[in-house]
Amino acid sequence: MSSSPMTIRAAIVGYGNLGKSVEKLIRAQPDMDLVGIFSRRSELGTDTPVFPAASAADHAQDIDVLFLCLGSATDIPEQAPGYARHFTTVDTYDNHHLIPDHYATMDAAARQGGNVAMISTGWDPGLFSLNRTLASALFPDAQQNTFWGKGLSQGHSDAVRRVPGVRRGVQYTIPNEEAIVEAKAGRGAEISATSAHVRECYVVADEADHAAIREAITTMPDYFAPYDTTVHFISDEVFERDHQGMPHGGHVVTSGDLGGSRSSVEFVLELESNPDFTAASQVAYGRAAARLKAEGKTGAFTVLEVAPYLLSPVALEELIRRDV
Ligand SMILES: NC(=O)C1=CN([C@@H]2O[C@H](COP(=O)(O)OP(=O)(O)OC[C@H]3O[C@@H](n4cnc5c(N)ncnc54)[C@H](OP(=O)(O)O)[C@@H]3O)[C@@H](O)[C@H]2O)C=CC1
Ligand SMILES: N[C@@H](CCCC(=O)C(=O)O)C(=O)O
Repeated sequence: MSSSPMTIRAAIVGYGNLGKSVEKLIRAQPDMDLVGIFSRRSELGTDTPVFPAASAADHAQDIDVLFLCLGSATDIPEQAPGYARHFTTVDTYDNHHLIPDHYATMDAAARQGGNVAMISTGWDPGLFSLNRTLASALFPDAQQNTFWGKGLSQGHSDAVRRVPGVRRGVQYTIPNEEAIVEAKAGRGAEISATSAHVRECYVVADEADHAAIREAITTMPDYFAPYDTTVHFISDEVFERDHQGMPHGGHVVTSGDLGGSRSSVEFVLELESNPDFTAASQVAYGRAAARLKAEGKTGAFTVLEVAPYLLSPVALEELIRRDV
């Protein structure tokens, strides 16, 4: 099947780190026009048209795909199904434990509206998910480990900032380097995500709130409770000086026996900017979402269900000639 050329009318909801990167990258696509940004705030300091988030449904006829650049901790569970009833959406929802629930909720909402909901794009979930499935399918008994960092997790940072009293906050994910070496050598069977990473949070807050904030973060299900998590309280000046960059990256390491020989597969990301790379994945999957919708598909899709050629602005015939 050929990917039909179409100009995709795109819009963004939520203008934080991710939203700004998506705005920049939509502008760089040959087949996308940016219609506007929906926000809960009125002043965003951009020349893209800004509309109130509450009025989004009024613009549904003008938009082929809506990029949900909202936080995963609270925004996506509360707001994403509402958007999916009116728009074909693409999100980067990253609470792995709750993705099956999110899939079911978005599937029902998207079907109700006759739309496509592309969920949990980005890199993890997203491109790492794809590589976990692809690599593990190659081995009868795969040994697989995922490592993140060292880097700034936007999802965990968003979760920190949602804790009452937190004025500014970031979270760094730090992997155990010895565990990465062990996994690459095929000795990762005993290594779990929680044993192989620690989480360091840097927070600006009033001193009176410190104890409650530390307790709320370290006991937060999914994001922090299962991990060795440390919370550091710092001043605005130190936050401003030391915590502005957002690099990240990681590895998916898979190995196994293939009837007497051992092989290993590794997918590695080194990201100078987590939001820029996450946006790159989200925008490509947004293209796929718009194309699936144009083909008459409805309901929720994960990255596992999307044919790769749908991500590319290049025609399938050219991709077969160039890349296969
Ligand atoms: N799957 C993956 O690989 C990845 C997923 N992500 C996901 O992306 C999500 C969003 O991350 P990120 O963009 O860093 O989060 P931000 O905290 O920067 O933005 C989240 C929302 O907060 C609001 N906001 C942003 N800045 C301000 C401000 N100054 N004042 C008030 N409100 C503000 C915006 O909504 P509004 O404009 O309506 O105010 C925005 O949509 C994360 O929760 C994470 O789950 C991120 C990286 C990788
Ligand atoms: N979802 C992450 C990207 C994957 C890295 C990760 O999960 C982590 O650092 O814990 C993010 O929001 O930055």
